[in-house]
Amino acid sequence: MVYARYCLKEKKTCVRWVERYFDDCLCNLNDEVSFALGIVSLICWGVAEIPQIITNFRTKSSHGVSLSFLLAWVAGDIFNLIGCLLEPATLPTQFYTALLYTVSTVVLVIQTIYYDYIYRLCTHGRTKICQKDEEDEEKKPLNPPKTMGSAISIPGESYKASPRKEFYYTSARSLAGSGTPPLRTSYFRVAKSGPSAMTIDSGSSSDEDETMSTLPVVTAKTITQPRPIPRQAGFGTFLAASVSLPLQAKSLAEKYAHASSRRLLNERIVEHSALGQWLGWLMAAIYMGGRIPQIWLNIKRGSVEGLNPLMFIFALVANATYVGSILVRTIEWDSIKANLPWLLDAIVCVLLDLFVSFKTIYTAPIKF
Ligand SMILES: NC(=[NH2+])NCCC[C@H](N)C(=O)O
Repeated sequence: MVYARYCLKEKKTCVRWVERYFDDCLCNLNDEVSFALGIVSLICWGVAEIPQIITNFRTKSSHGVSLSFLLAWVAGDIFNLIGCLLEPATLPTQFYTALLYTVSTVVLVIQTIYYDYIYRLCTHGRTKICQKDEEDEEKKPLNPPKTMGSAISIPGESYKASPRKEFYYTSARSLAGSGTPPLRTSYFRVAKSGPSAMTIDSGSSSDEDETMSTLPVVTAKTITQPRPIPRQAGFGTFLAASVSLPLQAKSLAEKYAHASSRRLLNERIVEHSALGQWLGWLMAAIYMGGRIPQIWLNIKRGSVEGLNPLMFIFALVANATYVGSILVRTIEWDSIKANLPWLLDAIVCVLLDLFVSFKTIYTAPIKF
């Protein structure tokens, strides 16, 4: 094993648990300090987004944090993960840190979308509709009686023979058609309901009755033209990709173990990956640019209310220790060069976070 040889050269044996669980070899003080810094970075990233998640939960809103900033994080995270897998000069703690913050950011993104779109719509004038639709959906028999269909008639109005001329509250399905997701309905369902709703209108009058007994009442006015795929479908796809990411973690980790088996970092004979480097630079550009929407949002609102400063403080410490973990391990140009995108990104983010944190602390007291 490469590391064993390296450790033999250093007249030391590797730290077993580190070798076993992190696939890393610590044979001198530099290695140990580098690993410790990497672990501090990992822990800081592990907790960094929790304060913001709690703030959002408490305020039932995510207005303080920019969704574009979070989406940029997730996009950067994907390139980061693949870049770490491909570039042998990156440390194992870099990969595990990337895995950890990808998961926590996906949670924060889901929460942000929920409070920004679903929760807000349902609490602003549509609460009753959402709740009623929800209840109705749950109570509705699979094959409802012909007379009632699945629409919700206005209370007090008697049901007439011609259901099409009746007035109804907007049903959950037509809400989906209008691009407004009903409460606790996933974006996947919204996206799915679009095409199926389009087909309803095409039926002839003879089979309409049949259709009406099993499907919600959809008048020609509600859906006449094929509609473009709703914007939420894009979110659905994005979420599907994001959520499936942790599921692939095992195979990624296996691939990582494979990649690091050819890692000769400690012996300074490193086979660099051009693709890994490209992905690293792409990641750095996305991460650095990703701060702009957040800073812009703060400036536009003239306040940082709703934004938990602890997130940026933890990110700051995490980025600083991340840089430390790389530099303490080795300052040989070959290794620094290969790690340049990761180093540059973390340094620039430290500077940007100093700006955001100081502004946040200056304008608002820390609330947890
Ligand atoms: N999802 C995340 N938290 N990703 C970490 C991003 C790391 C990057 N250096 C930054 O601070 O922007």
